Amino acid sequence: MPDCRLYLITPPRIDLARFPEDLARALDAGDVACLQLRLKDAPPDEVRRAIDALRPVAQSRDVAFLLNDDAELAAQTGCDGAHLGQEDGDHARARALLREGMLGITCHDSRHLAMEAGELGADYVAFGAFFPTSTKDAKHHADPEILEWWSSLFEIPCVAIGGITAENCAPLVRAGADFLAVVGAVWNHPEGPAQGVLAMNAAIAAAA
Ligand SMILES: Cc1ncc(COP(=O)(O)OP(=O)(O)O)c(N)n1
Ligand SMILES: Cc1nc(C(=O)O)sc1CCOP(=O)(O)O
Ligand SMILES: [Mg+2]
Repeated sequence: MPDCRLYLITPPRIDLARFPEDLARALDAGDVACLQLRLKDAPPDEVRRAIDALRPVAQSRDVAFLLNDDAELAAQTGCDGAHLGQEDGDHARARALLREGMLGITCHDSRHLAMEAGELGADYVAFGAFFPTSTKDAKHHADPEILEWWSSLFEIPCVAIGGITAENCAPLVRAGADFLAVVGAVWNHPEGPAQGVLAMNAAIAAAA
């Protein structure tokens, strides 16, 4: 297995009547280290329903299930952890709430934010956006050099995110990314999400 692995994030909107099956097929297609549930505009009860439906799909396949934005809800609902941005509440409080659970923190293109995240006990730091993305209005641009710098100095894993595809990911793998986080490369793959997972796995293996 390559050192770098795929970190899958859900599409921004999902239909719970069919998405659990789509997700199962994608996860069964290849290697996925973790799944982040990211439903930015959904009300809390919808997020809870999505957690209930999707958490078992991921965890039964040994894929860690992380919740975006809300460490408290993650801790209450049996998620394996949470991913928080710089505006998603108090990171130290989240660290305490999650106990042994995983905490990932967005650090944009900032060495300073990444060192702060590491000091407070983040399980990974995330840098991005590395490429243009249509999934969100990314305000920061990161260069692969920050992955080289981080991985040469620190043991805490780093995640690369933002516009990553099978075609453009090689420099990020070579720069030391431990995980590549993607939305569009899998869910918008022209041959479907299972092929998207396989294409990312193959590209990571070829770059490593
Ligand atoms: C793995 C990973 N990295 C970065 C982000 C972005 O988090 P954030 O800056 O809080 O932005 P939103 O995702 O909340 O729009 C992420 N979700 N996952
Ligand atoms: C959720 C998210 N955060 C980013 C950041 O730069 O922090 S970029 C991004 C979108 C990732 O989706 P795609 O793989 O489709 O580009
Ligand atoms: Mg956030």
